[in-house]
Amino acid sequence: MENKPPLVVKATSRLPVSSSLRNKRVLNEDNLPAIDMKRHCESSIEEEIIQRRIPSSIATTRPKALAIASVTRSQASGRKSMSSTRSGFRAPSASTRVVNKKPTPSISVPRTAGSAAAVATVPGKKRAAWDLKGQVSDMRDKVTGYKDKVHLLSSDNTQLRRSMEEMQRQLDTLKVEKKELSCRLCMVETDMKTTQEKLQQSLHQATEMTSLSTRQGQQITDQLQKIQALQEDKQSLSRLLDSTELKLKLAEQESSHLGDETKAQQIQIGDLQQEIQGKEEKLHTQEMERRHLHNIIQELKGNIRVFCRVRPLLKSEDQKNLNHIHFPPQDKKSLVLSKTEESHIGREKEDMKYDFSFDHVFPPSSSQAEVFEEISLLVQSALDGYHVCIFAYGQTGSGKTYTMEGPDDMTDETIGMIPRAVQQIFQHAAELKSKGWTYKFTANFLEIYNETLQDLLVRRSEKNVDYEIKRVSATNEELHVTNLQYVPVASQEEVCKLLHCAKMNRSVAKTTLNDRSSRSHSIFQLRIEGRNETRDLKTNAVLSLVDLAGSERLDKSLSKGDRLKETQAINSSLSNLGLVITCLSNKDTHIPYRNSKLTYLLQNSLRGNSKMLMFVNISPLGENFSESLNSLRFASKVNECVVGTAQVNRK
Ligand SMILES: Nc1ncnc2c1ncn2[C@@H]1O[C@H](COP(=O)(O)OP(=O)(O)OP(=O)(O)O)[C@@H](O)[C@H]1O
Repeated sequence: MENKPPLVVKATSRLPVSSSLRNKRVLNEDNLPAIDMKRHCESSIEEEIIQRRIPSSIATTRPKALAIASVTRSQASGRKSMSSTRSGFRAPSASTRVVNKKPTPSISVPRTAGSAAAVATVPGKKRAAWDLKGQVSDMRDKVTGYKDKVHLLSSDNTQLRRSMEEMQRQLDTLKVEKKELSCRLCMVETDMKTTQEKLQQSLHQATEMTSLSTRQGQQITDQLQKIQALQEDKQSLSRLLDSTELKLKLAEQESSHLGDETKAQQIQIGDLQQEIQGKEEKLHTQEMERRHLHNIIQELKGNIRVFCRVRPLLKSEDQKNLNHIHFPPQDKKSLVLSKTEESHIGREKEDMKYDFSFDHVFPPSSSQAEVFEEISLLVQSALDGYHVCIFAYGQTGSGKTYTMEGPDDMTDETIGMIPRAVQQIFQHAAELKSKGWTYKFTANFLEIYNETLQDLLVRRSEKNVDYEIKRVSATNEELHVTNLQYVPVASQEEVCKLLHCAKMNRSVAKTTLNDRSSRSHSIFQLRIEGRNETRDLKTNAVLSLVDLAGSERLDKSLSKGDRLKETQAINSSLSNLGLVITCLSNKDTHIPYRNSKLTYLLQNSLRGNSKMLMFVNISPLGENFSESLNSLRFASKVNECVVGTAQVNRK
């Protein structure tokens, strides 16, 4: 862009002009010659320019003297300044241009005719009034200057317009560029925002990733520690494995060695098994033979056997009373009762002797073990499948309970036949297991008191039930008692508990003969069911161990009332027992089992196909002589009976 040329004020001619002429010129421009008109036109243009460029307010503020001086200096410099302007014109800077757009306050030019008046007032430089030529010449110079100036200004103006247009174009271009740049700026800002958001997200993600990374780092550390521990474990395990493999190899070697040995032993075992089988067969044959022989012996002895046992004197009893019982030496089967009695004539005294012979006679010194030894074979028969019945008969206080159960303060030596029989049965049953026999045992314990049955395994308060003896079925002769407790037992201890329970519940009545006299028949029964699976054999037998009630006579017991009734019932059942045995011996068609509960209950054990043993217990006291005699006589009758041949209950 080109610089705007500085404003130059044209001074009027220095020639003196008369006021009239000046007025004329001012007032009537139409009268001026053509040249003046031209000057006037130029002057008007100049003023126009000045008016446009210089605000009137500034012009009015300048002092006249300064204005004149300025004009004078301009006039003096005249063409020089113009030419310098023309030649030395420099393009001003942008800022200069902006400043120059405003009117320059340094020039003060009066409007219209003011300028001429100012020139006329300059002292000493006015041409003489007469010097018209000079004045014209000055005027011409002045006009020429103005023309140059006009020309110069118009060219400046043209340049400025061009510059302006150029500037406008540039401005437009810049605006377009600005718009584009704004658009780009907007896009960049949008991009920047998006990028910032992404950056925020990335930062957030980075934070999360960092924490995740930290956690994972911790996990990795933990895992590494675990791996290290596992590696250590692995190492120790591999060492263990190595040693185990070594051991395994050794064991395998040993195993193969043992395998050979095992094969040889298996062959040997096979041979031995065959041998065992042969021996088992032989053993079984022998066992069966033993049972057969045993039975023959029992038969030879008789199916009803009687053992007599005389109890010792008690500490409280008089020792003199032992003279009436004699035990023939070297004879374990005889017993003699002797008594000095008056003869039938009544003048002489006779020694009366009563000899008795039984299967065995046990003197007072006999121990429980010695007694049991004699009945153990009979007990064994129960395991072999024979019904076995063992009675204890005798007067009250003769030692029946002692023999069958033992004393109240029992010891291993003093335990009675029932616990010993149970002990033997369980022992033999265990031994027979190796021969293929298995056994099932069921126990019951009852008493017959005044011809009524009572369960000794149930407490008295629970005894309000009826017990009836019934056959199992019409085809089966086996008997059972309704409501009676049949307790499965598997050991001697279990049976002993039942015996103790029964002892507690047993009906005990005081009599004049014995403080603890039992007034009832007590019957312990053990049902023994044997089974041999391999040989398909079954046995079923009942071992009955009976402690009969006291057999004393009525007059001696001095029984009255209830006691009398008890005694009568007892004696009735005992005499009926004797009757049944006699009938069996006589092979009567009718056997009066039903006459008493005792014989009815024990009928299967009294028949010819079972084995029976009776203990006749005798008191050593002389005062009990007649009772002892009665008991021995009863026992002798029983002993004389040959009931029949026992048969095994085998299926
Ligand atoms: N062999 C014996 N050795 C030691 N004492 C015995 C023997 N036999 C019996 N006695 C004792 O004699 C007393 C009477 O015996 P036990 O009670 O057994 O007679 P019992 O015949 O059962 O009488 P009851 O018919 O009244 O029951 C008891 O004190 C008992 O301990």
